[in-house]
Amino acid sequence: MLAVHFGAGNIGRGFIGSLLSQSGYEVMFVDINDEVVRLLKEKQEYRVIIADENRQEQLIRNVSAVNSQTEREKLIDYITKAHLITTAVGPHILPAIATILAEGLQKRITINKTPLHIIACENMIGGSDVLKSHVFAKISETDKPLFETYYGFLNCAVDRIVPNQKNDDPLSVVVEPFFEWVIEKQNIIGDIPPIQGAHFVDDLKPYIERKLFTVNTGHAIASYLGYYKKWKTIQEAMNDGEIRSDVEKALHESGAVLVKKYGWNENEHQSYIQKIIQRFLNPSISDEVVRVARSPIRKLGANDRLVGPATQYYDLFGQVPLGLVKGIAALLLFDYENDDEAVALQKTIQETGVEGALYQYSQLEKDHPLVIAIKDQWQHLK
Ligand SMILES: NC(=O)c1ccc[n+]([C@@H]2O[C@H](COP(=O)([O-])OP(=O)(O)OC[C@H]3O[C@@H](n4cnc5c(N)ncnc54)[C@H](O)[C@@H]3O)[C@@H](O)[C@H]2O)c1
Ligand SMILES: O=P(O)(O)OC[C@@H](O)[C@@H](O)[C@H](O)[C@H](O)CO
Repeated sequence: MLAVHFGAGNIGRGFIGSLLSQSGYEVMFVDINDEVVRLLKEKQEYRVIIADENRQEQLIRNVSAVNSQTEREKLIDYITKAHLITTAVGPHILPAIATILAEGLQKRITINKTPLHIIACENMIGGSDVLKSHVFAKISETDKPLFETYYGFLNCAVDRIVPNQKNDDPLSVVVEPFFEWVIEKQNIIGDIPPIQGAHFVDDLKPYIERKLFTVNTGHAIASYLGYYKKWKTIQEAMNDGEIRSDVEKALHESGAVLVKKYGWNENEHQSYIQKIIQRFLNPSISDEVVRVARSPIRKLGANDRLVGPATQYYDLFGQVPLGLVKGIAALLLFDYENDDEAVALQKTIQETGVEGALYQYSQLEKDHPLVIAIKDQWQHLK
């Protein structure tokens, strides 16, 4: 069985590629990083190191790689033969990979009429739907029904903290012990080959919202407040009592939304929150705040980890969630110059104010009570 996986980065090697290899797939990574591609081709294996007191190592075998910029024909050939396609490139890269993916899928339909599943493993709601829409924008009207017949785009939620790597061996990846991969069954065509450790569900919405609005909400708030207070890592930020209590406050707010929407048991959700906080505090991992804070414009999105739960909280309870508001205000102060989105965001704020930025990136009207509260908090922190 062949799996073609786009993105041989942290989560690609540290999670998706390793689970697929352990499930018996030959994993063909696709990347544009020449060095990683070269090393994967040469070594055909790499190590995953579990970040806990035992530092157990897993050898991930039966892997190789292809460069999507310089080896297009080879990649198209792999797509025609693949039994599964996955991605972990980042939401902003999905449009870029859609072109070659569409080309490969078009060729495949002429020579291989077996169903194929495509799973975008990105931190976003409906990632595979988004990838599908980019792919469908590249194909003819006549191909669309064929694509619907043979290609199942499955939404999923992926959870494992994989920090930026600083290892002597450039292919090895240090990962936290915890992982969760939840895949929606809805668009499965026929059967899907087993994936060890993945969990298939009928309706992904509660799972992706629970993950994005807890793990990623808490993470984002720790990172933006951590950056504001000049902490370098998430662990340092979470050991700052004030930040930890701000994170907990925001997670109680997003948790109140989830418990109300999905009728969950409140105590169980509180223990989920506490487990997440312990994961952030893992002393065996060093996770830089600027990694977790990356792409602040994406993270300001109306349905993303901060504004998503904040607007839902306001709509459900008629009150402004002050923990989430503080996190959003701290995001608006994230001026890290090596992050293009942080630079663009600061420019937008200079030109159009906080209200302009929240209108442009979060679709919040200028007189929305959340905007007024975020601006107050931003001025207070500034
Ligand atoms: N790291 C984590 O803890 C984590 C956990 C869950 C989900 N995710 C999600 O996984 C995705 C990837 O995150 P990451 O942390 O692994 O990032 P990363 O930067 O480590 O990896 C991304 C990889 O994609 C490659 N890439 C960029 N453009 C490409 C292109 N056009 N074609 C092929 N490859 C390309 C990059 O070279 C890089 O190797 C994101 O959506 C992220 O939100 C990350
Ligand atoms: O990947 P992002 O930029 O959406 O978010 C940064 C982190 O919160 C994220 O990568 C987490 O480590 C991950 O989602 C844990 O499962």
